[in-house]
Amino acid sequence: MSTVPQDNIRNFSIVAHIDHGKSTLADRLIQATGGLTDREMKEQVLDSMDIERERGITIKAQTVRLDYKAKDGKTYILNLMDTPGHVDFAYEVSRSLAACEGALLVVDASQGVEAQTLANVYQAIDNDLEIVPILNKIDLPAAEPDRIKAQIEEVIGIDASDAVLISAKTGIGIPDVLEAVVTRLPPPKGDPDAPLKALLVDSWYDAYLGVIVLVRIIDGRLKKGARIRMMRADAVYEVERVGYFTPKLVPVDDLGPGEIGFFTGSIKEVADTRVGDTITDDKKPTAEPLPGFRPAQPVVFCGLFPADAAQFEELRAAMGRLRLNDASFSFEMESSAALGFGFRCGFLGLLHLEIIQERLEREFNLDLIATAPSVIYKITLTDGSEVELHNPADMPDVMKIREISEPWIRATILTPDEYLGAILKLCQERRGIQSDLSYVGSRAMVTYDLPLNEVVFDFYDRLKSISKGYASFDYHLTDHKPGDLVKLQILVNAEPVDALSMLVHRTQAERRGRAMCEKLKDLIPQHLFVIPIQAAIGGKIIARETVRAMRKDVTAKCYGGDITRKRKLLDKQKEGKRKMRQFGKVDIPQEAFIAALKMDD
Ligand SMILES: Nc1nc2c(ncn2[C@@H]2O[C@H](COP(=O)(O)OP(=O)(O)OP(=O)(O)O)[C@@H](O)[C@H]2O)c(=O)[nH]1
Repeated sequence: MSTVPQDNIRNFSIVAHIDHGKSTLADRLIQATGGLTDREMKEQVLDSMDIERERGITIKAQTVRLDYKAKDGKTYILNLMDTPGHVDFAYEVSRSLAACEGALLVVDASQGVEAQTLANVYQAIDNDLEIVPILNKIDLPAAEPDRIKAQIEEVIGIDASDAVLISAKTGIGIPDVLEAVVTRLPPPKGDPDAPLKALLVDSWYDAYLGVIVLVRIIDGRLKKGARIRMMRADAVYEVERVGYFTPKLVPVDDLGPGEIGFFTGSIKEVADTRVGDTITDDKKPTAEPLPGFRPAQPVVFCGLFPADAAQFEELRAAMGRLRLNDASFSFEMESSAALGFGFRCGFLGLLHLEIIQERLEREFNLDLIATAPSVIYKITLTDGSEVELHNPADMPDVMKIREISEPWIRATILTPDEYLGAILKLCQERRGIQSDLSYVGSRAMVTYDLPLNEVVFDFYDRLKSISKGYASFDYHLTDHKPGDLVKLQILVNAEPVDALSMLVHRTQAERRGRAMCEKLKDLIPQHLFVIPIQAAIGGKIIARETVRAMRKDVTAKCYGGDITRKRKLLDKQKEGKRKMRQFGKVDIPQEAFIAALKMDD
């Protein structure tokens, strides 16, 4: 039996704005405590998936257990929970924080407090965590630790006088971080003699071990061979393996109060486990379950279709595989007149959508067509009933609609003052309603209420480009509000293309319609005939462009006899063909579907 005194345990997360150095710090802590030898220490151990590594973002919360011999001569067990930094995955931050007593708040000393610093630290405060401010990147000449300390005190309202100054990159200050964890964060306080009570923090599928469940023990002990009950799911399992990660998997016989580790049992699917559920002893259950979490709800939907219809079954299997480890990704079969069979998929946000699409294409070698992303609309019909609309193609007859409501968000944007004007203009154009404007040092902090549908396409990209990357952004959903929404249809060669239709606000319809037609005109290659491209609301055409006809022989352009040039042109044409879909008589290239939706304003 492992008997770890709770006084020697510290459970903590690292919270930060994206790119402020959370993963680099986590790796340093693992390295400094010898969790991995130098040879095993690959860059950014905690970001395990390839795509995460390439994009430099952390998606799945992971936990490692570190042994640390402190200056007081005692050995401590430090459980470090990594948390994702992007708004799409905010719910994963909240569930990791619920399993900890403390948080390290990492702020880039050259940049200062950003939108997600605030969002994440407020979550930590809401969870009653003890917070240790850490100023990272002090190796940079632009670092201004004193100014940033003052900013943390002013904006967040926590004491930053003894913030730890570090460079996660060079290693400066790492021993101070470890000491701060031990001396400044409280130990867990569970009752070892009470019935088992554990929080289900996360679960994922492993090819060798099956479903692995990550738990934080609150009271009692989780033992190998025990029969446990998942209280909300109302399911009983026998515990087969118990252990923890260093990040290597280390089996033990049991876990006691305050410990974070995993178990496996005969659990078939990740879907059988509910994050936030309470795990207890089947025979001797705890009286009160833990409060639990709200499940993560998909907020953005789009259709994913195989570019080659023969890949439909492969796509279904690949999606099933991805869902094993990502319960927040949902899909159901859909058929479209233009695209054939595919799936309607739900995501936590646009980044989540892009990551899933990329993984399907890369890991499973599929060629996909994604339709316009859509939010969830609530439609009240004239008979008083209410329906949820995930797909503009399913919109009921307008005569039967009494009211359409759309989801709204509350967005917080932090920006250097010089970009404020352009940002306010952008929010205004996207139907935003300003609710607050204040200053954080020399930077403006503005709060806007915005319709989610105006944000999903390209708001973040636009914000980044008009602020040269300096503005930061965070949001959460607030409620549904009625809006004057209409269905914008795109007709190519007089045929409606469902995959390009979307709901838009009436005031935006013309601008969007025109922009879509202009984009498509450039994206659709010339054919042997003239192709009209039209945008319409109901039967009314609001914009029109034309793709002119071309001459048949593409090589005719290459006057003279340069054979390599001819070959190149033909190859290019062939490549283009592979990625096209036929709509009636017209070939539309795959990238048109997403590209057409990105507005340049
Ligand atoms: N100069 C300097 N660069 C650093 C330091 N710490 C991290 N970086 C760099 O900052 C960038 C972001 O670091 P990450 O650790 O990936 O940031 P993160 O906060 O984990 O980002 P997400 O995982 O995407 O949330 C990387 O290019 C790091 O090499 C530091 O102390 N000094």
